[in-house]
Amino acid sequence: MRYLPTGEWMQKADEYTIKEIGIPSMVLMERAALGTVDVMEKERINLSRTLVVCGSGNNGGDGFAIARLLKEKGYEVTAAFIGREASMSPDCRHQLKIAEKCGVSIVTSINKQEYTSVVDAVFGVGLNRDITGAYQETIEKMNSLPGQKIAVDIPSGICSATGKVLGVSFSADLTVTFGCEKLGCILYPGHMYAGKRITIDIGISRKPFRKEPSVCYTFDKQDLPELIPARKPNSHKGTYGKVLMITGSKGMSGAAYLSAKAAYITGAGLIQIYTAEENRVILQQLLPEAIICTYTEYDEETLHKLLEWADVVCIGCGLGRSNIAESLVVEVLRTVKFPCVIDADGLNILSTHLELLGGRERPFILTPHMKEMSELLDCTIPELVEKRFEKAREFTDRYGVVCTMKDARTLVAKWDRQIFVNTAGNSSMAKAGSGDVLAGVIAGLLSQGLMPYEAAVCGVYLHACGGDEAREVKGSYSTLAEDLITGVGTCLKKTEENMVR
Ligand SMILES: NC(=O)C1=CN([C@@H]2O[C@H](COP(=O)(O)OP(=O)(O)OC[C@H]3O[C@@H](n4cnc5c(N)ncnc54)[C@H](O)[C@@H]3O)[C@@H](O)[C@H]2O)[C@@H](O)CC1
Ligand SMILES: [K+]
Repeated sequence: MRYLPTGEWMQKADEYTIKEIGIPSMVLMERAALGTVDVMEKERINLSRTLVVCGSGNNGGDGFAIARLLKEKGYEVTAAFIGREASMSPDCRHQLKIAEKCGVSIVTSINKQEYTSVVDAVFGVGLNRDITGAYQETIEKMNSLPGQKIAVDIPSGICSATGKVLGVSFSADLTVTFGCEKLGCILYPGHMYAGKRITIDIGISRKPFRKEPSVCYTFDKQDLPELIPARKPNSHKGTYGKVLMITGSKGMSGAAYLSAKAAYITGAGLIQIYTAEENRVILQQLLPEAIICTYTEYDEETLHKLLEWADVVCIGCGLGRSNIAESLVVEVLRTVKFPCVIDADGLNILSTHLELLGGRERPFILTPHMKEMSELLDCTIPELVEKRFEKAREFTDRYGVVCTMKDARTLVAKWDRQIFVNTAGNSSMAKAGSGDVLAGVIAGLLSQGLMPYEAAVCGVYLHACGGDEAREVKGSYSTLAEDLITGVGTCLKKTEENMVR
Protein backbone atom coordinates (compact mmCIF):
# COMPACT_ATOMS: atom_id res chain seq x y z
CA MET A 1 0.00 0.00 0.00
CA ARG A 2 1.25 3.48 -0.69
CA TYR A 3 -0.14 6.90 0.11
CA LEU A 4 -1.07 9.44 -2.55
CA PRO A 5 -1.01 12.70 -0.59
CA THR A 6 -1.98 16.10 -1.91
CA GLY A 7 0.66 18.82 -1.82
CA GLU A 8 -0.92 20.21 1.31
CA TRP A 9 -0.43 16.89 3.10
CA MET A 10 3.09 16.53 1.72
CA GLN A 11 3.95 19.94 3.15
CA LYS A 12 2.59 18.77 6.54
CA ALA A 13 4.81 15.70 6.32
CA ASP A 14 7.84 17.87 5.41
CA GLU A 15 7.13 20.05 8.42
CA TYR A 16 6.71 17.06 10.73
CA THR A 17 9.99 15.58 9.49
CA ILE A 18 11.84 18.84 9.99
CA LYS A 19 10.28 20.06 13.25
CA GLU A 20 9.29 16.89 15.10
CA ILE A 21 11.90 14.43 13.88
CA GLY A 22 14.62 17.06 13.50
CA ILE A 23 16.03 16.32 10.06
CA PRO A 24 17.17 19.71 8.77
CA SER A 25 15.38 21.02 5.71
CA MET A 26 18.69 21.44 3.86
CA VAL A 27 19.45 17.76 4.42
CA LEU A 28 16.14 16.78 2.81
CA MET A 29 16.85 19.13 -0.08
CA GLU A 30 20.32 17.68 -0.61
CA ARG A 31 18.88 14.18 -0.64
CA ALA A 32 16.20 15.28 -3.08
CA ALA A 33 18.82 16.76 -5.41
CA LEU A 34 21.21 13.79 -5.12
CA GLY A 35 18.34 11.40 -5.80
CA THR A 36 17.13 13.37 -8.82
CA VAL A 37 20.58 13.44 -10.41
CA ASP A 38 20.97 9.74 -9.74
CA VAL A 39 17.59 8.93 -11.37
CA MET A 40 18.33 11.15 -14.38
CA GLU A 41 21.63 9.35 -14.94
CA LYS A 42 20.06 5.90 -14.50
CA GLU A 43 17.31 6.87 -16.94
CA ARG A 44 20.04 7.86 -19.40
CA ILE A 45 18.89 11.45 -19.73
CA ASN A 46 21.37 13.33 -21.89
CA LEU A 47 22.66 15.79 -19.28
CA SER A 48 25.61 17.11 -21.29
CA ARG A 49 24.04 20.60 -21.64
CA THR A 50 21.35 21.03 -19.03
CA LEU A 51 19.14 23.99 -18.23
CA VAL A 52 17.64 24.01 -14.72
CA VAL A 53 14.83 26.54 -14.35
CA CYS A 54 14.30 27.57 -10.71
CA GLY A 55 11.43 29.38 -8.98
CA SER A 56 11.69 31.15 -5.64
CA GLY A 57 10.24 28.43 -3.37
CA ASN A 58 11.85 25.26 -2.11
CA ASN A 59 11.27 23.54 -5.44
CA GLY A 60 13.62 26.21 -6.84
CA GLY A 61 16.02 25.36 -3.99
CA ASP A 62 16.04 21.75 -5.19
CA GLY A 63 16.79 23.09 -8.66
CA PHE A 64 19.87 25.07 -7.60
CA ALA A 65 21.18 22.04 -5.69
CA ILE A 66 20.61 19.84 -8.77
CA ALA A 67 22.46 22.36 -10.95
CA ARG A 68 25.41 22.37 -8.51
CA LEU A 69 25.58 18.55 -8.38
CA LEU A 70 25.47 18.32 -12.18
CA LYS A 71 28.32 20.82 -12.43
CA GLU A 72 30.34 18.81 -9.87
CA LYS A 73 29.90 15.80 -12.12
CA GLY A 74 31.32 17.70 -15.07
CA TYR A 75 28.15 18.44 -17.03
CA GLU A 76 27.65 21.81 -18.66
CA VAL A 77 24.81 23.40 -16.69
CA THR A 78 22.94 26.70 -16.57
CA ALA A 79 20.54 27.63 -13.77
CA ALA A 80 17.86 30.15 -14.73
CA PHE A 81 16.35 31.96 -11.74
CA ILE A 82 12.92 33.13 -12.84
CA GLY A 83 11.40 33.77 -9.42
CA ARG A 84 11.13 37.02 -7.53
CA GLU A 85 14.16 37.85 -5.38
CA ALA A 86 11.98 39.30 -2.60
CA SER A 87 9.83 36.19 -2.19
CA MET A 88 12.65 33.64 -2.08
CA SER A 89 12.35 30.98 0.63
CA PRO A 90 15.39 30.95 2.97
CA ASP A 91 16.51 27.54 1.71
CA CYS A 92 16.17 28.59 -1.92
CA ARG A 93 18.27 31.71 -1.25
CA HIS A 94 20.86 29.57 0.53
CA GLN A 95 21.03 27.10 -2.36
CA LEU A 96 21.37 29.91 -4.89
CA LYS A 97 24.38 31.28 -2.98
CA ILE A 98 26.03 27.85 -2.74
CA ALA A 99 25.47 27.29 -6.47
CA GLU A 100 27.01 30.69 -7.26
CA LYS A 101 30.05 29.96 -5.10
CA CYS A 102 30.48 26.61 -6.82
CA GLY A 103 30.66 28.37 -10.16
CA VAL A 104 27.25 27.44 -11.60
CA SER A 105 26.30 29.83 -14.38
CA ILE A 106 23.16 31.65 -13.21
CA VAL A 107 20.96 33.65 -15.57
CA THR A 108 17.58 35.34 -15.13
CA SER A 109 16.00 34.58 -18.48
CA ILE A 110 15.98 31.62 -20.80
CA ASN A 111 18.16 32.20 -23.82
CA LYS A 112 17.80 30.54 -27.17
CA GLN A 113 20.74 28.18 -26.67
CA GLU A 114 20.00 24.51 -27.34
CA TYR A 115 19.98 22.23 -24.33
CA THR A 116 20.02 18.45 -24.22
CA SER A 117 17.73 18.50 -21.20
CA VAL A 118 15.49 20.96 -19.35
CA VAL A 119 14.84 20.55 -15.62
CA ASP A 120 11.69 22.14 -14.21
CA ALA A 121 12.12 23.41 -10.64
CA VAL A 122 9.76 26.37 -10.95
CA PHE A 123 6.89 25.28 -8.71
CA GLY A 124 6.47 22.22 -6.55
CA VAL A 125 3.66 21.36 -4.19
CA GLY A 126 3.43 25.00 -3.07
CA LEU A 127 1.63 26.04 -6.28
CA ASN A 128 -1.64 27.48 -5.04
CA ARG A 129 -3.12 29.55 -7.86
CA ASP A 130 -3.22 29.82 -11.63
CA ILE A 131 0.08 30.54 -13.36
CA THR A 132 -0.05 33.80 -15.32
CA GLY A 133 2.18 36.52 -16.80
CA ALA A 134 5.94 36.01 -16.94
CA TYR A 135 5.75 32.60 -15.23
CA GLN A 136 3.31 31.41 -17.85
CA GLU A 137 5.56 32.62 -20.67
CA THR A 138 8.55 30.89 -19.12
CA ILE A 139 6.77 27.55 -18.84
CA GLU A 140 5.54 27.80 -22.42
CA LYS A 141 9.11 28.56 -23.51
CA MET A 142 10.45 25.59 -21.54
CA ASN A 143 7.93 23.32 -23.26
CA SER A 144 8.97 24.62 -26.66
CA LEU A 145 12.70 23.96 -26.12
CA PRO A 146 14.18 20.83 -27.64
CA GLY A 147 15.74 18.30 -25.26
CA GLN A 148 14.40 15.89 -22.65
CA LYS A 149 12.12 17.37 -19.98
CA ILE A 150 12.42 16.47 -16.34
CA ALA A 151 10.09 17.75 -13.61
CA VAL A 152 11.28 18.05 -10.02
CA ASP A 153 8.64 16.63 -7.62
CA ILE A 154 5.65 17.58 -9.82
CA PRO A 155 5.36 19.33 -13.19
CA SER A 156 4.97 23.08 -12.59
CA GLY A 157 1.33 23.92 -13.23
CA ILE A 158 -0.31 20.70 -12.09
CA CYS A 159 -2.55 21.02 -9.04
CA SER A 160 -1.24 18.42 -6.60
CA ALA A 161 -4.73 17.72 -5.24
CA THR A 162 -6.87 17.51 -8.37
CA GLY A 163 -4.54 16.93 -11.32
CA LYS A 164 -5.94 20.06 -12.98
CA VAL A 165 -3.75 22.33 -15.08
CA LEU A 166 -3.54 25.68 -13.28
CA GLY A 167 -3.26 27.98 -16.31
CA VAL A 168 -0.34 26.24 -17.99
CA SER A 169 1.84 23.24 -17.17
CA PHE A 170 5.30 21.97 -17.86
CA SER A 171 5.03 18.80 -19.90
CA ALA A 172 7.56 16.28 -18.61
CA ASP A 173 9.09 13.11 -20.02
CA LEU A 174 10.16 12.15 -16.50
CA THR A 175 9.02 13.32 -13.06
CA VAL A 176 11.21 12.56 -10.08
CA THR A 177 9.01 12.87 -7.05
CA PHE A 178 9.96 12.96 -3.36
CA GLY A 179 8.60 10.73 -0.62
CA CYS A 180 5.25 9.86 -2.20
CA GLU A 181 3.71 10.28 -5.60
CA LYS A 182 1.30 13.21 -5.39
CA LEU A 183 -2.39 12.62 -6.03
CA GLY A 184 -2.35 15.24 -8.80
CA CYS A 185 0.14 13.17 -10.82
CA ILE A 186 -2.22 10.20 -10.69
CA LEU A 187 -5.45 11.96 -11.58
CA TYR A 188 -6.14 13.17 -15.11
CA PRO A 189 -5.05 15.35 -16.82
CA GLY A 190 -2.05 15.74 -14.45
CA HIS A 191 -1.01 12.16 -15.12
CA MET A 192 -0.43 12.96 -18.78
CA TYR A 193 1.92 15.84 -17.97
CA ALA A 194 4.12 13.84 -15.60
CA GLY A 195 5.57 11.37 -18.13
CA LYS A 196 7.39 8.47 -16.52
CA ARG A 197 7.16 8.82 -12.75
CA ILE A 198 9.86 7.73 -10.34
CA THR A 199 9.50 8.21 -6.59
CA ILE A 200 12.55 8.46 -4.37
CA ASP A 201 12.72 8.21 -0.62
CA ILE A 202 14.45 11.25 0.87
CA GLY A 203 13.58 10.55 4.50
CA ILE A 204 10.23 12.36 4.76
CA SER A 205 8.08 10.69 7.42
CA ARG A 206 4.75 9.18 6.32
CA LYS A 207 3.45 9.11 9.88
CA PRO A 208 1.20 12.17 9.44
CA PHE A 209 -0.76 10.28 6.74
CA ARG A 210 -1.73 7.34 8.94
CA LYS A 211 -5.44 7.16 9.61
CA GLU A 212 -5.87 10.67 8.25
CA PRO A 213 -9.25 10.44 6.45
CA SER A 214 -8.42 12.97 3.76
CA VAL A 215 -5.25 11.19 2.58
CA CYS A 216 -5.76 8.71 -0.27
CA TYR A 217 -3.86 5.51 -0.98
CA THR A 218 -3.37 2.93 -3.70
CA PHE A 219 -2.10 -0.63 -4.17
CA ASP A 220 0.66 -2.21 -6.22
CA LYS A 221 0.99 -5.78 -7.45
CA GLN A 222 2.97 -6.87 -4.40
CA ASP A 223 -0.04 -6.03 -2.22
CA LEU A 224 -2.29 -8.64 -3.85
CA PRO A 225 -1.33 -11.64 -1.66
CA GLU A 226 -2.45 -9.68 1.40
CA LEU A 227 -5.70 -8.59 -0.24
CA ILE A 228 -7.19 -11.77 -1.65
CA PRO A 229 -9.05 -14.22 0.61
CA ALA A 230 -7.19 -17.41 1.55
CA ARG A 231 -8.21 -20.82 0.16
CA LYS A 232 -8.35 -23.56 2.77
CA PRO A 233 -7.14 -27.12 2.09
CA ASN A 234 -10.08 -28.70 3.90
CA SER A 235 -12.90 -26.90 2.13
CA HIS A 236 -16.01 -27.54 0.03
CA LYS A 237 -18.16 -25.29 -2.15
CA GLY A 238 -20.08 -24.05 0.88
CA THR A 239 -16.84 -22.69 2.36
CA TYR A 240 -16.67 -20.08 -0.37
CA GLY A 241 -20.21 -18.84 -0.14
CA LYS A 242 -23.49 -18.85 -2.01
CA VAL A 243 -24.04 -15.88 -4.29
CA LEU A 244 -27.48 -14.84 -5.48
CA MET A 245 -27.26 -12.76 -8.64
CA ILE A 246 -30.45 -10.90 -9.48
CA THR A 247 -29.35 -9.89 -12.93
CA GLY A 248 -30.29 -9.86 -16.59
CA SER A 249 -33.64 -9.18 -18.23
CA LYS A 250 -35.27 -9.94 -21.56
CA GLY A 251 -32.57 -9.35 -24.19
CA MET A 252 -29.92 -8.72 -21.52
CA SER A 253 -28.59 -12.15 -20.68
CA GLY A 254 -24.98 -11.07 -21.27
CA ALA A 255 -24.74 -8.96 -18.12
CA ALA A 256 -26.04 -11.88 -16.03
CA TYR A 257 -23.56 -14.23 -17.66
CA LEU A 258 -20.53 -11.94 -17.28
CA SER A 259 -21.15 -11.03 -13.64
CA ALA A 260 -21.78 -14.64 -12.61
CA LYS A 261 -18.76 -15.96 -14.47
CA ALA A 262 -16.58 -13.25 -12.93
CA ALA A 263 -17.76 -14.24 -9.45
CA TYR A 264 -16.90 -17.89 -10.15
CA ILE A 265 -13.47 -16.99 -11.59
CA THR A 266 -12.77 -14.98 -8.44
CA GLY A 267 -13.45 -18.04 -6.31
CA ALA A 268 -17.13 -18.06 -5.26
CA GLY A 269 -18.44 -21.49 -4.21
CA LEU A 270 -21.94 -21.56 -5.69
CA ILE A 271 -23.89 -19.11 -7.79
CA GLN A 272 -27.59 -18.91 -8.45
CA ILE A 273 -28.88 -16.46 -11.08
CA TYR A 274 -32.42 -15.15 -10.61
CA THR A 275 -33.45 -13.74 -13.97
CA ALA A 276 -36.25 -13.35 -16.55
CA GLU A 277 -37.60 -16.64 -17.94
CA GLU A 278 -36.31 -15.73 -21.44
CA ASN A 279 -32.71 -16.12 -20.22
CA ARG A 280 -33.02 -19.63 -18.80
CA VAL A 281 -31.76 -21.67 -21.74
CA ILE A 282 -29.03 -19.31 -22.85
CA LEU A 283 -27.58 -18.95 -19.33
CA GLN A 284 -27.74 -22.69 -18.71
CA GLN A 285 -25.77 -23.22 -21.90
CA LEU A 286 -23.29 -20.42 -21.31
CA LEU A 287 -22.64 -21.18 -17.66
CA PRO A 288 -23.61 -24.71 -16.68
CA GLU A 289 -21.90 -24.21 -13.31
CA ALA A 290 -24.64 -21.78 -12.22
CA ILE A 291 -28.10 -22.61 -10.88
CA ILE A 292 -30.76 -20.74 -12.87
CA CYS A 293 -34.04 -19.65 -11.31
CA THR A 294 -36.42 -17.50 -13.37
CA TYR A 295 -39.45 -15.23 -13.08
CA THR A 296 -42.23 -14.14 -15.40
CA GLU A 297 -43.75 -11.81 -12.82
CA TYR A 298 -42.79 -10.34 -9.45
CA ASP A 299 -42.87 -13.17 -6.92
CA GLU A 300 -42.01 -12.08 -3.40
CA GLU A 301 -42.17 -15.54 -1.90
CA THR A 302 -39.55 -16.95 -4.26
CA LEU A 303 -37.38 -13.88 -3.75
CA HIS A 304 -37.45 -14.38 0.03
CA LYS A 305 -36.61 -18.07 -0.31
CA LEU A 306 -33.64 -17.19 -2.50
CA LEU A 307 -32.49 -14.55 -0.01
CA GLU A 308 -32.65 -17.14 2.76
CA TRP A 309 -30.44 -19.43 0.68
CA ALA A 310 -27.78 -16.82 -0.15
CA ASP A 311 -24.77 -15.41 1.72
CA VAL A 312 -24.24 -12.55 -0.73
CA VAL A 313 -26.44 -10.75 -3.27
CA CYS A 314 -25.46 -8.94 -6.41
CA ILE A 315 -28.34 -7.03 -7.99
CA GLY A 316 -28.71 -4.81 -11.03
CA CYS A 317 -26.43 -5.90 -13.91
CA GLY A 318 -28.68 -5.83 -17.02
CA LEU A 319 -31.75 -5.95 -14.77
CA GLY A 320 -33.65 -3.30 -16.74
CA ARG A 321 -36.05 -0.75 -15.27
CA SER A 322 -39.32 -2.65 -15.50
CA ASN A 323 -41.85 -2.72 -12.66
CA ILE A 324 -40.59 -6.21 -11.76
CA ALA A 325 -37.01 -4.90 -11.59
CA GLU A 326 -38.10 -2.04 -9.35
CA SER A 327 -39.99 -4.35 -6.99
CA LEU A 328 -37.00 -6.69 -6.78
CA VAL A 329 -34.55 -3.90 -5.97
CA VAL A 330 -36.83 -2.26 -3.41
CA GLU A 331 -37.53 -5.54 -1.62
CA VAL A 332 -33.85 -6.54 -1.55
CA LEU A 333 -32.86 -3.10 -0.22
CA ARG A 334 -35.60 -3.28 2.38
CA THR A 335 -34.83 -6.74 3.71
CA VAL A 336 -31.28 -7.84 3.03
CA LYS A 337 -29.08 -8.26 6.10
CA PHE A 338 -25.93 -9.57 4.43
CA PRO A 339 -23.50 -8.02 1.90
CA CYS A 340 -25.14 -6.79 -1.27
CA VAL A 341 -23.56 -5.36 -4.43
CA ILE A 342 -25.80 -2.88 -6.25
CA ASP A 343 -24.84 -2.16 -9.85
CA ALA A 344 -26.17 -0.60 -13.06
CA ASP A 345 -30.01 -0.67 -13.23
CA GLY A 346 -30.04 -1.45 -9.51
CA LEU A 347 -28.44 1.98 -9.00
CA ASN A 348 -30.83 3.70 -11.39
CA ILE A 349 -33.74 2.33 -9.39
CA LEU A 350 -32.01 3.11 -6.11
CA SER A 351 -31.61 6.78 -7.11
CA THR A 352 -35.37 7.21 -6.74
CA HIS A 353 -35.50 5.26 -3.44
CA LEU A 354 -32.49 6.60 -1.54
CA GLU A 355 -34.53 6.68 1.64
CA LEU A 356 -34.18 2.88 1.70
CA LEU A 357 -30.49 3.17 2.50
CA GLY A 358 -31.32 4.89 5.77
CA GLY A 359 -28.72 6.69 7.84
CA ARG A 360 -27.16 3.68 9.52
CA GLU A 361 -24.28 1.53 8.33
CA ARG A 362 -25.56 -0.95 5.75
CA PRO A 363 -23.69 -3.82 4.07
CA PHE A 364 -24.20 -2.32 0.61
CA ILE A 365 -21.55 -1.83 -2.00
CA LEU A 366 -22.61 0.56 -4.73
CA THR A 367 -20.65 0.45 -7.99
CA PRO A 368 -21.75 3.54 -9.99
CA HIS A 369 -19.87 5.04 -12.92
CA MET A 370 -19.76 8.83 -13.02
CA LYS A 371 -23.15 9.21 -14.72
CA GLU A 372 -24.88 6.88 -12.26
CA MET A 373 -23.14 8.62 -9.36
CA SER A 374 -24.27 12.03 -10.62
CA GLU A 375 -27.85 10.70 -10.63
CA LEU A 376 -27.50 9.36 -7.10
CA LEU A 377 -26.19 12.75 -5.98
CA ASP A 378 -28.50 14.77 -8.20
CA CYS A 379 -25.63 16.85 -9.55
CA THR A 380 -24.02 17.34 -12.97
CA ILE A 381 -21.10 15.19 -14.15
CA PRO A 382 -18.65 18.17 -14.36
CA GLU A 383 -19.59 19.10 -10.76
CA LEU A 384 -18.91 15.53 -9.69
CA VAL A 385 -15.60 15.34 -11.57
CA GLU A 386 -14.44 18.61 -9.99
CA LYS A 387 -15.33 17.58 -6.43
CA ARG A 388 -15.23 13.80 -6.65
CA PHE A 389 -13.48 13.22 -3.32
CA GLU A 390 -15.72 15.55 -1.33
CA LYS A 391 -18.84 14.13 -2.99
CA ALA A 392 -17.80 10.52 -2.39
CA ARG A 393 -17.09 11.32 1.28
CA GLU A 394 -20.36 13.19 1.75
CA PHE A 395 -22.39 10.38 0.18
CA THR A 396 -20.78 7.53 2.11
CA ASP A 397 -20.94 9.52 5.37
CA ARG A 398 -24.61 10.10 4.85
CA TYR A 399 -25.68 6.60 3.85
CA GLY A 400 -23.15 4.35 5.60
CA VAL A 401 -22.45 2.40 2.39
CA VAL A 402 -19.29 1.51 0.48
CA CYS A 403 -19.12 3.31 -2.84
CA THR A 404 -16.82 2.56 -5.76
CA MET A 405 -16.96 5.46 -8.18
CA LYS A 406 -15.89 4.04 -11.54
CA ASP A 407 -13.71 6.14 -13.81
CA ALA A 408 -10.24 6.00 -15.37
CA ARG A 409 -9.22 6.43 -11.70
CA THR A 410 -11.85 4.54 -9.74
CA LEU A 411 -12.26 5.60 -6.09
CA VAL A 412 -13.53 3.46 -3.24
CA ALA A 413 -14.96 5.32 -0.26
CA LYS A 414 -16.51 4.43 3.08
CA TRP A 415 -17.29 6.85 5.87
CA ASP A 416 -14.60 5.66 8.30
CA ARG A 417 -11.84 4.76 5.85
CA GLN A 418 -9.30 6.58 3.69
CA ILE A 419 -10.25 6.78 0.03
CA PHE A 420 -8.64 4.18 -2.21
CA VAL A 421 -7.61 5.42 -5.67
CA ASN A 422 -7.05 2.76 -8.29
CA THR A 423 -3.92 3.24 -10.38
CA ALA A 424 -3.96 -0.06 -12.32
CA GLY A 425 -5.93 -0.88 -15.47
CA ASN A 426 -6.04 0.69 -18.92
CA SER A 427 -8.23 2.00 -21.73
CA SER A 428 -9.07 -1.51 -23.00
CA MET A 429 -11.48 -1.72 -20.04
CA ALA A 430 -13.63 1.15 -21.30
CA LYS A 431 -16.10 -1.17 -22.98
CA ALA A 432 -19.56 -2.65 -22.41
CA GLY A 433 -19.62 -5.45 -19.85
CA SER A 434 -16.60 -4.25 -17.89
CA GLY A 435 -18.84 -3.04 -15.04
CA ASP A 436 -20.70 -6.37 -14.89
CA VAL A 437 -17.35 -8.10 -14.45
CA LEU A 438 -16.41 -5.77 -11.58
CA ALA A 439 -19.72 -6.39 -9.79
CA GLY A 440 -19.13 -10.13 -10.12
CA VAL A 441 -15.55 -9.94 -8.88
CA ILE A 442 -16.63 -8.01 -5.78
CA ALA A 443 -19.48 -10.49 -5.14
CA GLY A 444 -17.01 -13.38 -5.47
CA LEU A 445 -14.70 -11.80 -2.89
CA LEU A 446 -17.58 -11.11 -0.49
CA SER A 447 -18.72 -14.71 -0.74
CA GLN A 448 -15.26 -15.83 0.35
CA GLY A 449 -15.57 -13.81 3.52
CA LEU A 450 -14.08 -10.39 2.80
CA MET A 451 -15.81 -7.47 4.51
CA PRO A 452 -17.63 -5.02 2.18
CA TYR A 453 -14.95 -2.31 2.08
CA GLU A 454 -12.11 -4.83 1.73
CA ALA A 455 -13.99 -6.69 -1.02
CA ALA A 456 -14.59 -3.42 -2.87
CA VAL A 457 -10.97 -2.20 -2.80
CA CYS A 458 -9.59 -5.64 -3.59
CA GLY A 459 -12.22 -6.13 -6.31
CA VAL A 460 -11.50 -2.82 -8.01
CA TYR A 461 -7.77 -3.47 -7.96
CA LEU A 462 -8.02 -7.10 -9.07
CA HIS A 463 -10.41 -6.17 -11.90
CA ALA A 464 -7.94 -3.51 -13.11
CA CYS A 465 -5.00 -5.93 -12.90
CA GLY A 466 -7.16 -8.37 -14.90
CA GLY A 467 -7.52 -5.59 -17.48
CA ASP A 468 -3.74 -5.21 -17.64
CA GLU A 469 -3.36 -8.97 -18.15
CA ALA A 470 -6.03 -8.90 -20.86
CA ARG A 471 -4.37 -6.05 -22.73
CA GLU A 472 -1.11 -8.03 -22.78
CA VAL A 473 -2.93 -10.74 -24.72
CA LYS A 474 -5.53 -8.85 -26.77
CA GLY A 475 -4.27 -5.26 -26.98
CA SER A 476 -6.04 -2.00 -26.13
CA TYR A 477 -8.64 -2.12 -28.90
CA SER A 478 -9.83 -5.70 -28.95
CA THR A 479 -10.10 -6.72 -25.31
CA LEU A 480 -13.67 -7.80 -24.49
CA ALA A 481 -15.33 -8.07 -21.08
CA GLU A 482 -14.93 -11.83 -21.30
CA ASP A 483 -11.15 -11.31 -21.68
CA LEU A 484 -11.17 -9.28 -18.46
CA ILE A 485 -12.56 -12.31 -16.66
CA THR A 486 -9.74 -14.45 -18.07
CA GLY A 487 -7.33 -11.67 -17.04
CA VAL A 488 -8.62 -11.73 -13.46
CA GLY A 489 -8.05 -15.49 -13.44
CA THR A 490 -4.50 -15.09 -14.75
CA CYS A 491 -3.76 -12.44 -12.16
CA LEU A 492 -5.07 -14.63 -9.33
CA LYS A 493 -3.04 -17.58 -10.60
CA LYS A 494 0.16 -15.50 -10.77
CA THR A 495 -0.49 -14.16 -7.26
CA GLU A 496 -1.02 -17.67 -5.93
CA GLU A 497 2.18 -18.92 -7.56
CA ASN A 498 4.16 -16.08 -6.01
CA MET A 499 2.64 -16.88 -2.61
CA VAL A 500 3.66 -20.53 -2.85
CA ARG A 501 7.26 -19.67 -3.73
N1 LIG B 1 12.24 21.34 3.29
C1 LIG B 1 11.20 21.16 2.56
O1 LIG B 1 10.12 21.63 2.83
C2 LIG B 1 11.42 20.38 1.33
C3 LIG B 1 10.84 20.81 0.15
N2 LIG B 1 11.11 20.20 -1.00
C4 LIG B 1 10.73 20.85 -2.26
O2 LIG B 1 9.99 22.01 -2.02
C5 LIG B 1 8.77 22.02 -2.72
C6 LIG B 1 7.75 22.77 -1.93
O3 LIG B 1 8.32 24.03 -1.67
P1 LIG B 1 7.45 25.30 -1.34
O4 LIG B 1 6.48 24.96 -0.29
O5 LIG B 1 8.42 26.38 -1.07
O6 LIG B 1 6.63 25.57 -2.65
P2 LIG B 1 7.06 25.83 -4.16
O7 LIG B 1 8.50 25.68 -4.37
O8 LIG B 1 6.17 25.01 -4.95
O9 LIG B 1 6.72 27.37 -4.42
C7 LIG B 1 5.95 28.11 -3.60
C8 LIG B 1 6.13 29.60 -3.93
O10 LIG B 1 5.50 29.92 -5.13
C9 LIG B 1 4.48 30.91 -4.91
N3 LIG B 1 3.40 30.61 -5.82
C10 LIG B 1 2.47 29.62 -5.69
N4 LIG B 1 1.65 29.62 -6.77
C11 LIG B 1 2.08 30.63 -7.60
C12 LIG B 1 1.67 31.11 -8.86
N5 LIG B 1 0.64 30.56 -9.51
N6 LIG B 1 2.32 32.14 -9.43
C13 LIG B 1 3.36 32.70 -8.80
N7 LIG B 1 3.82 32.28 -7.59
C14 LIG B 1 3.19 31.25 -7.00
C15 LIG B 1 4.14 30.79 -3.46
O11 LIG B 1 3.61 32.01 -2.99
C16 LIG B 1 5.50 30.45 -2.86
O12 LIG B 1 6.27 31.60 -2.72
C17 LIG B 1 8.47 20.57 -2.94
O13 LIG B 1 7.63 20.36 -4.06
C18 LIG B 1 9.84 19.98 -3.13
O14 LIG B 1 10.26 20.13 -4.45
C19 LIG B 1 12.11 19.16 -1.07
O15 LIG B 1 13.34 19.80 -1.23
C20 LIG B 1 12.14 18.36 0.16
C21 LIG B 1 12.30 19.20 1.38
K1 LIG C 1 8.48 21.33 -10.59
